[in-house]
Amino acid sequence: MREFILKANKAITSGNVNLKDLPGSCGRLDLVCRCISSAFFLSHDIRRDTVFYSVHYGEPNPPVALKFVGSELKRLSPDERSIAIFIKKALSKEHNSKWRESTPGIYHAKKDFREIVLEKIEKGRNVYFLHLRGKPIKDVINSRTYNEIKDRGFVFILGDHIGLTEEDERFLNDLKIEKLSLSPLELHANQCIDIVHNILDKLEYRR
Ligand SMILES: C[S@@+](CC[C@H](N)C(=O)[O-])C[C@H]1O[C@@H](n2cnc3c(N)ncnc32)[C@H](O)[C@@H]1O
Repeated sequence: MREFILKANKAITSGNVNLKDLPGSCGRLDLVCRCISSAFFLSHDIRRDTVFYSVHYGEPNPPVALKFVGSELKRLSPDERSIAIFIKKALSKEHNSKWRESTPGIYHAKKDFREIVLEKIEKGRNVYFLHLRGKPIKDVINSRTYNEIKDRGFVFILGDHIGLTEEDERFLNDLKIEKLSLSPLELHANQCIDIVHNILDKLEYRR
């Protein structure tokens, strides 16, 4: 299982999504949609072993968490607008502390970033924070270690255009969550997801 947790600092938290202005009035919802596209879409297929969380901290009612479950998704297509329509539906619902399904495979809840991270630690997942100045990923997840750790599943935490706050970074640090770097260059969040999938695909299929 591969899971991604995106902290979307400015992403809108109501159903008042203007599909013609995802970057502006929706708080970089375009970025969230691109991450979802990278998390799930293959050419003519969907990655069913992937779960993606976006935790929205924008106006008017933060936080709101969305969960996308690859094995259950239906009718979603890779373009930003199509994904934004499903997000709008989920954000239009009333949220409480339990996950509730909005459309197949898409869930919403009143949960914050830290609660979701703690859930993954409690489940014993291999949890990592993707960070420009982390340890090179290949020093930690490689052909030697992959088979030993893969059954626990992988969770990758990443930031949006703003990144994580200092308090969030301290929170992850206190939990001893390792920082992994994918490149010497600063990448977009969706590019990070593409690279992580590619590294894990090569380890999984030994190619
Ligand atoms: C556009 S970057 C964030 C830039 C933001 N100014 C910051 O300081 O975090 C989006 C996210 O992608 C991830 N990221 C970007 N470049 C990375 C790299 N070279 N290695 C690992 N993760 C990276 C980080 O999680 C980052 O928060």
